[in-house]
Amino acid sequence: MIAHTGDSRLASLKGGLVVSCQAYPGEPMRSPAIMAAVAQSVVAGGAKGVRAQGIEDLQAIRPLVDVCLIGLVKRGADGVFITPTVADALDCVTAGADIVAVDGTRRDRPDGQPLAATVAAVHAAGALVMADCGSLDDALYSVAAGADCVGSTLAGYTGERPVTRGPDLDLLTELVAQLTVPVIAEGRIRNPDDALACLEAGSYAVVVGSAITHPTRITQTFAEQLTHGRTALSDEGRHPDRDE
Ligand SMILES: CC(=O)N[C@H](C=O)[C@@H](O)[C@H](O)[C@H](O)COP(=O)(O)O
Repeated sequence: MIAHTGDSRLASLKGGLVVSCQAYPGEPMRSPAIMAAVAQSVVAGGAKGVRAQGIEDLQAIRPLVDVCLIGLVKRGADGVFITPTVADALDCVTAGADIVAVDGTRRDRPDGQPLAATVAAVHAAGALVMADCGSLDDALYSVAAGADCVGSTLAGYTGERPVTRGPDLDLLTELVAQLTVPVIAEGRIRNPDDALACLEAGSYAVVVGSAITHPTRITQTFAEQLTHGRTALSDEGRHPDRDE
């Protein structure tokens, strides 16, 4: 399985910020038109890439931004839920994703296919694969399956790594040391200092979600600090999709 690490779409992300534009089920901003406006806004602010969830959101965003689009489909919030099947991955390509983000863990997938089958299908359709991993072993498995880059997206969410306050810099350092494909930092990056620390740890690019595009979460950090003072653990290991 050959990874396409020299691809210009991946190269366009090097050293840059990717912004994840997602609203969760039942939230007021859960609308393709709203997510498309958010995506345009983050590109205007300097994002080199946009990460988005859902076929309708991808279809709405694709014509409006000319940066690299990382697409995914979420099915639930437990087990293998990030682009879990080959069919989901191909739908993301059809909707305009340059890179498809898929679950890169060693867990069984709902369609019974190995990760390599998804990678092969996405490559055949002309797109790249970002494997969302929860550990070094996941990342090694994903690279062997042909993933073009790996993300620390699931670190802290699969039981293999602690839920760090801020990004899992130890894992990022380990991934950078062990892998030859680009390592993309993602998960619990709270501010520009965190983002820079990820690049300094050797990450190829940095994906930030909630801290930029989730107003409820951002507001909570302000409100909790005002209520409880500076010692409040307002942003420790929480995720808007499962911890509200
Ligand atoms: C674990 C999971 O479901 N992560 C999802 C992956 O697409 C998103 O809900 C996150 O917002 C994204 O990874 C960015 O992370 P953060 O919002 O912490 O900056």
